[in-house]
Amino acid sequence: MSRTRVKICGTTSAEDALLAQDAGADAIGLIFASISKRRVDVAAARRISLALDPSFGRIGVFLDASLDEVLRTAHEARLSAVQVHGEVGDAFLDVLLNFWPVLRALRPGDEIPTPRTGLSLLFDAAKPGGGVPFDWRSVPFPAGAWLAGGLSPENVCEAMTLLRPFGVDAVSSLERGPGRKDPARVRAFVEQSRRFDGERFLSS
Ligand SMILES: O=C(O)c1ccccc1NCC(=O)[C@H](O)[C@H](O)COP(=O)(O)O
Repeated sequence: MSRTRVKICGTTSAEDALLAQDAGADAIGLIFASISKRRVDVAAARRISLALDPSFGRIGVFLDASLDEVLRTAHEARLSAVQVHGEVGDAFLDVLLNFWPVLRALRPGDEIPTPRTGLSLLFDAAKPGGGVPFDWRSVPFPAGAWLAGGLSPENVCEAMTLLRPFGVDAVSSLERGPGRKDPARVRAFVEQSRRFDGERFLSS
């Protein structure tokens, strides 16, 4: 089993993006949802993307956005993949997958889309970015899916033991203010996630 991927979401500055990269994460999330207190505009997202190593993931996060908005933003902000929340139908996913790898965000109880090449699932709490975990035992958790929702340095090991996600993703627990990362907590989250070797936890 390969090591669990780590995404640091809600990054709003190049400084915080480089912090995530240097801490050993695999990707940042750049949030374009208008309701978010961590929203970035396209110009800022592009500057952040271009400051990073080419191999480091830049995942754009969208909530109920139109296909046109997702496609245009992903190109202009130099994203490597897109994460879609909200009402997203099969036809929407089919078109999007012609252009970008897609993380489809699901709430507990949502219908699971048909598997497709380039499509990954991310299980999140009902309120994205809310910092509150859902009941991890309440969902059938498919192999290869990502986990988000209230994850923190304190609980990520427990979540990984239970669900064995392909990747983990957090934002609220890693901030010292909206859209501003707490460096020590970002490093601690990556460190705790890396303790899992696929079978068991290595001592800290
Ligand atoms: O974080 C937000 O503000 C947000 C707003 C609207 C749509 C998505 C949003 N975040 C998406 C993420 O991928 C978060 O990392 C995920 O929901 C977990 O957040 P948290 O529970 O705060 O760790």
